[in-house]
Amino acid sequence: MENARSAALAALLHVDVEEGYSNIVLDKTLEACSLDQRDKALASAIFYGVLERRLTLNYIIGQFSKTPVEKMSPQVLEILRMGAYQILYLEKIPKSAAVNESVNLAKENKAAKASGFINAVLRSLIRNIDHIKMPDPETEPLKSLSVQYSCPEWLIRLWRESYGNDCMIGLLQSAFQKPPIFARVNNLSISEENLMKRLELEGIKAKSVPWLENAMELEQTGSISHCKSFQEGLFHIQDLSSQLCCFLFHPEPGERVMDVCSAPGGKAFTIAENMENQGELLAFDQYKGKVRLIRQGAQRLKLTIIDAAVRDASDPKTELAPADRVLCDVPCSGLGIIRRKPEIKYKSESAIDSLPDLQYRILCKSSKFVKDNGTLFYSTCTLNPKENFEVADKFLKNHDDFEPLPLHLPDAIHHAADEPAYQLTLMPHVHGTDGFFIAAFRKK
Ligand SMILES: C[S@@+](CC[C@H](N)C(=O)[O-])C[C@H]1O[C@@H](n2cnc3c(N)ncnc32)[C@H](O)[C@@H]1O
Repeated sequence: MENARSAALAALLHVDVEEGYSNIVLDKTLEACSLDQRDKALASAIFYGVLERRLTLNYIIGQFSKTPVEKMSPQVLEILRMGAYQILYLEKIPKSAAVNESVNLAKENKAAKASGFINAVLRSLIRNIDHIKMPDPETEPLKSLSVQYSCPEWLIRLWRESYGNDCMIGLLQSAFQKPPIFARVNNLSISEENLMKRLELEGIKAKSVPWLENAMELEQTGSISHCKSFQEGLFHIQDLSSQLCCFLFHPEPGERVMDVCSAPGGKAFTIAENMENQGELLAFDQYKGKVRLIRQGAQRLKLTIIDAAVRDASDPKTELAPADRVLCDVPCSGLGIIRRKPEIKYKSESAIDSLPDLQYRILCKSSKFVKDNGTLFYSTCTLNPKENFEVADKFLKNHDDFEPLPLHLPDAIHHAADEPAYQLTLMPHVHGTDGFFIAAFRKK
């Protein structure tokens, strides 16, 4: 790939056709091509912009094309979306350049036959740019929001019914915000203050998070994995929601702890650090390749108490001695991390239907491994009551050997949803974290 737009197109097609995770796909695509920093930044801006605005762009392209977008090939449609995105949202790119580059892209990418069509649609969009029609918010309120925020109607309805109108708008808007990057300081190897100095020498600005020890926000990071202090195991990247979850989990040195859905290991690393690398931390995941990631991370961070292994938390075949604390950070629909992975919002409603049963099964099976007086945590990175409070609620109703464990929140964090003290829903537009859910239980 010789230029930014070819790289963006290749990555977009990969996400469309092979359903890859956007962050991983983009990193791999950019690593494989020899673009300078400026071109990488342009490829990334177009890639994420087009993903974030997919439904809006489709709606607008549909007004200037006789062929409906559903009938277009993935290549042609992505090239059109990229062209329209540059015309509508990237002011620094001259509109004529956006058209010419789109036509060239078609010629270079087995879509030469469609180059005339692409040219015509994009030129028509430019000619009519002040007359683009959007759905009427009065007569079609849901469709209007869906097109404005590029979000499927089912998800808008779900958020409005679950969290109220204002919160739904806040969530829709937050999906377009640049996600902050947080690091968790490996306090066993370096202090916050010294890490900050090291990062500064490596060209990374960091500021500490006043309400959470060993948490810092990073700016101007570039590629973290190439950074020397990262390679030396002085920190790992972890959103504040997960860091807060580990803080509330409150593991103590010397305890026996289980993290039953652990890969890639972010929470296990923070928990082991909070345990001062003393005790036992069993870190399980269903997939061998993912367990390898936990081991690699633990090795880099020099966290020797982590014992990573393959194990199906929904159907564990072997008995284990009970633990003081068990964390179920279950697989979920990921509706809380849309600003990091915009493709998540285009999942169909039915694609996430089976998750609550799996999540409930994991929670029930894992509860068997909690000592008397021990703690059980359930967490997700989604904003969907079916996967969150309904699972937690059902668990309590069906397990009278467990009781709700009220969460003692830092002063800076308050409940944004109407929920009991043993649950916490975090929202990007309220807390500045990823969308996240925690429920805590104590074995009687
Ligand atoms: C939300 S992620 C965990 C993130 C992790 N706790 C962290 O902080 O880095 C959920 C994990 O559960 C794993 N998983 C899915 N089904 C599972 C099962 N039945 N048993 C164990 N792990 C499972 C997935 O492979 C995925 O790595």
